[in-house]
Amino acid sequence: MYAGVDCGTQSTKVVIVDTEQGVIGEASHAHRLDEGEGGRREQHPAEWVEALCSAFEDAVAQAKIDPRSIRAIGVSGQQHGMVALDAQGVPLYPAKLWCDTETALHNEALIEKLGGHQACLDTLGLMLQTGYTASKVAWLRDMHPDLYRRIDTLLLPHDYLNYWLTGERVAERGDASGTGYFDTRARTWHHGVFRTIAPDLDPERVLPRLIDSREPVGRVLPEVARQLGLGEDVLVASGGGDNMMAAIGTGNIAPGLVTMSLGTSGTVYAHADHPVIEDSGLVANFCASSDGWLPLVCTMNVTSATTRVRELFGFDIATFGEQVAAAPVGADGVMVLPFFNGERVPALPHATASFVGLTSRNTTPTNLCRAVVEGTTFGLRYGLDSLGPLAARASQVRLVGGGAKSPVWRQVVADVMGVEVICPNVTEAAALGAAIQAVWCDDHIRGKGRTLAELCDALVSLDRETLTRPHAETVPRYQELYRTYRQALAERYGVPA
Ligand SMILES: Nc1ncnc2c1ncn2[C@@H]1O[C@H](COP(=O)(O)OP(=O)(O)O)[C@@H](O)[C@H]1O
Ligand SMILES: O=C(CO)[C@@H](O)[C@H](O)COP(=O)(O)O
Repeated sequence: MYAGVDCGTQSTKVVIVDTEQGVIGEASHAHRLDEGEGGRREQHPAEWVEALCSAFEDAVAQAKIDPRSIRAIGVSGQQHGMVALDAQGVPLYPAKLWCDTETALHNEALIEKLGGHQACLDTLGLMLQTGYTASKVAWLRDMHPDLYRRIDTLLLPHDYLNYWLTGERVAERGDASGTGYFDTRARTWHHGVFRTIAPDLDPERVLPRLIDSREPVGRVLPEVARQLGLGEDVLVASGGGDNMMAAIGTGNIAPGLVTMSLGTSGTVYAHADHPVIEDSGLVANFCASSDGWLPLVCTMNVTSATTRVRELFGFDIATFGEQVAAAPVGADGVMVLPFFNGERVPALPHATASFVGLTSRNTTPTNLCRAVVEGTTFGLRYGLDSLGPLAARASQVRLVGGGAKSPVWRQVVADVMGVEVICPNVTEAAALGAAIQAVWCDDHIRGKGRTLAELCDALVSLDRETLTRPHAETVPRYQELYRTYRQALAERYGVPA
């Protein structure tokens, strides 16, 4: 038995995997998101630990297994969050998350210091975005110099959970590639860039040792094992960023497939066997948590935006879906540019959302619900287009994340992208990917030779019932609406149409 954990923005999920039967237990536990003025988005790492323990207990109960039969655990986590630990391993400040835009000015200053847009691409292989860890470190340096001076180790969310499990402070290349102080071509820390951000911190000490994605972090600590009811010597795999783990959990580990996630964020990515660095800088040249790279586009406003509108009208998820289905394609002329807390792609960290085309006739809850689903999906179409040839070759999109559970949203995605979409049987793809990586790591330690591709073939399957083909009559209508969306972006935010 193996366990996969995914610490997402809204909840932590756990799956229990039997290598013969697949997922036999699944549970999640919510955590709070601290939203403040100026784009602040923070969470306390202690809440992730609490959520992990609760979800783990529930998943084990659902699987009806003795937790002592679990051999290894893999942990996936929301990317980019800054967890700054002191020498005792205590977080000095709440984790500043991927969706925090409070550090936008620090990011702009950092890009300038590094020599501008092209210099960033040349040095790091990606363009620095506000959500990445780099500007968060610069922010702590300027806003809380007393805490900054006490930094002993800088971890990412999944590294922190690995640390809680094992006591080891290490990092894995896929997740580390999203820090902004990592050379994504050479797959290693960029000490020079780190010194630009934090001249008085020694990168050799503060940046954790890098391990490969098939290497273990260590073994679960005895006191943690007792708390979770585990046996002795349970292995902890390297884990990785949630998108890297969902790539594994959707079988996207070789070129030719596209995965799209409708989580708190929206992401769209493909596997590549070489770095993908394009001039606009919209595509993030992240490393995969297998061999290769995972060029990715992330939009910050997906279910975070739909939830905001849903809650405005007091609808539950089912009613919201009914409202979206009841409105016509194009929401009777209402369009939402859903940048409630700024946006990463297009790079508009200071933007606010706009509702466009409202009249006394079309301003209805039904239209507003549909428009926010369409607006967030247009954002992902923009991402898919930015991926270029990698995405253009794909004849199918593998859809994951909470929003993928909605049949009407799946149809909107198929129609807006003009390509068929399908969900995996296990929708918690990042947690499943982490569990698969745990099997891979355990096999490696035991000298068993199963490849990651063999494990994905055995454990990832697609849910044919979710197969959604684009409607021939709706695709051209959405192409037209997407052009209008791009025009609105150009007019309101100055983004090239
Ligand atoms: N059927 C649905 N339709 C629309 N949104 C949904 C549906 N089911 C779940 N969600 C939304 O998905 C989000 C959770 O997605 P998830 O991928 O687990 O997020 P994260 O990993 O960022 O925490 C929540 O905002 C939830 O409201
Ligand atoms: O910042 C990114 C990717 O670069 C986000 O995709 C985060 O990794 C958060 O993921 P979710 O909580 O939305 O799954």
